[in-house]
Amino acid sequence: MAGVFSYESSEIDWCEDNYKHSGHIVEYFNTISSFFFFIISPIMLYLLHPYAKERNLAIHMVWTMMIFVGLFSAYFHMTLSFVGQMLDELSILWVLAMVYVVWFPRRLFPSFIKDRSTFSNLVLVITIVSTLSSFVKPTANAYVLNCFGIHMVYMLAVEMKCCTDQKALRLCKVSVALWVLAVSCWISDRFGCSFWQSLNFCYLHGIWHILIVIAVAYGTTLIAYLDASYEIPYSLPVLQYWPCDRWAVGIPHIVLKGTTKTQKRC
Ligand SMILES: CCCCCCCC/C=C\CCCCCCCC(=O)N[C@@H](CO)[C@H](O)/C=C/CCCCCCCCCCCCC
Ligand SMILES: [Ca+2]
Ligand SMILES: [Zn+2]
Repeated sequence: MAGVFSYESSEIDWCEDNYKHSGHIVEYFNTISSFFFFIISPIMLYLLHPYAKERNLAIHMVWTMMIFVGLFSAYFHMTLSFVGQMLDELSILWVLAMVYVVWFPRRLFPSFIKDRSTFSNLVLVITIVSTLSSFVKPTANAYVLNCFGIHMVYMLAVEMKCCTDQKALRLCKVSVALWVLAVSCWISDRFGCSFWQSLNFCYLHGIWHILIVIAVAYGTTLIAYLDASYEIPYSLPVLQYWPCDRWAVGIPHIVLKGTTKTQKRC
């Protein structure tokens, strides 16, 4: 039993050299880069708060759970233990489930599902089954998770098909480009390690951590904006960039220009 906690008990070993910078941390840069989740998550909780307050506070679960993804990712790369691997992958699975529960568009529900609470129960059952199945062939988990990621990008493309809002279109292009870049780093680290070792550059998995957290920040803002436009249109959601809306780069967030539902009734 203790074996599953022991260093390097996972079947997975990323390209970065082990114990290069510390005798206690197996993959140093991969561990350090996981801390990006701790920087981005509180910022996203803060930026999404006005929208979450108006729509549903359960939305905050997504970025709260992302803090745990960062924590488990750091633990996994620090130890490369089997327990670390499972915590890392299962925390991602549950965040993905949460994203489906809070943001999956109502009009795209399968015809036999009438409301979001039935949809949430279905997602819960699928997530529990996937959690149990993840122990059957743990090396396959990461590929399955990436397939869920592809499905999310596909759903986003379906949602954006009729969109004419230039700011939303731009945010979509940047998010998808970041995601493609992130996944390319992940695949390249997995399958092209000998090439990167010959260049003495084995940091692609750490770069994936940084790019994917930014892609998810951009992607969740966009999906939240689309959700607000459909579900709480009276709040007049607008996309803006922080710190300056006119700059080409910045952190996107939603500003609600309208009155709240309660104020409207008064
Ligand atoms: C439509 C846009 C909605 C965006 C919602 C995205 C929800 C993402 C939920 C979790 C993503 C966290 C991924 C971080 C992983 C960090 C830990 C890690 O590196 N783990 C690896 C081992 O160290 C493991 O091998 C990785 C497995 C693959 C995870 C795949 C996650 C899919 C992410 C999908 C992101 C979509 C972004 C779309 C932007 C347009
Ligand atoms: Ca390694
Ligand atoms: Zn990782």
